[in-house]
Amino acid sequence: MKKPAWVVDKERARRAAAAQTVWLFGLHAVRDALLNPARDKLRLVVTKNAADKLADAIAVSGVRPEISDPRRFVAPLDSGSVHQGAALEVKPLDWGRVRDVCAPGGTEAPRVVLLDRVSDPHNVGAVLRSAEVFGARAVIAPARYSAPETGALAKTASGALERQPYLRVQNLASAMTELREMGYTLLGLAGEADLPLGVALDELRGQPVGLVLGAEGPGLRERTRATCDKLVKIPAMGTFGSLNVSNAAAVALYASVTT
Ligand SMILES: C[S@@+](CC[C@H](N)C(=O)[O-])C[C@H]1O[C@@H](n2cnc3c(N)ncnc32)[C@H](O)[C@@H]1O
Repeated sequence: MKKPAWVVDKERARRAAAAQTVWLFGLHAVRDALLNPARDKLRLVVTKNAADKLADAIAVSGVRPEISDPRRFVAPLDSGSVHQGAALEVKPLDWGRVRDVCAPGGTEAPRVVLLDRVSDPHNVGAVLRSAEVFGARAVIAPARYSAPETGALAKTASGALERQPYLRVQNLASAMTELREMGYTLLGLAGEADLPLGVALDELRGQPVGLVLGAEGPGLRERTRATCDKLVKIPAMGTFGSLNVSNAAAVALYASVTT
């Protein structure tokens, strides 16, 4: 059967987005990408010094490095990037579908982090790093209004971008519904909630949990709040109740794997 035009257009849009390339920079981010067999690597530009430091990873990757004069190095990057003499042009990773990546199974109680329009690449990179450290199945974010895979994000993730599934979905509420159908309880993190995170986690021992965090300024959107099972707070002792979103994610992930 012939596909309707909008399906074809969506597919074309998805293919076009997937064909876009990204410059990763910094020794950690470039090394881990070179070592990732799933990563499409297009161009490696390095100073002699960085090439020496990355020699093992370059050999494993089979990518031919272009040695650059350090003074001309900024050319392929945003001005001001702290590149440490290493830049790698890549295609974004495709981690697959929520249903496949997050399906419960095995012995551990899976954890997933959902970000509601978190747009700062440094925040998303830091969340990916914490998610990797605490063994989360995935970090899920809406494709629009959230940070895409960029060099700045990869640098903050410090290599975690290559290991931690980062799924950008068309619709966050649909992904939340899908997770709930798979048995996840969704805890919305909101500083003004009454229920402490630890109390909620106590009742969910051994069960799949999704931790839903809001954007830097506005927090959780109304629809996202309404799609959560419970709203929970990280109790604050000081006068300043609100944490940076990546710090809130790290605290919540730690609590969720130790409770
Ligand atoms: C910088 S905060 C957003 C502040 C925003 N004005 C608000 O009212 O939510 C970003 C996100 O971090 C999480 N967060 C920060 N502090 C928290 C706390 N004490 N308890 C629970 N979540 C917190 C929430 O998910 C929040 O949406």
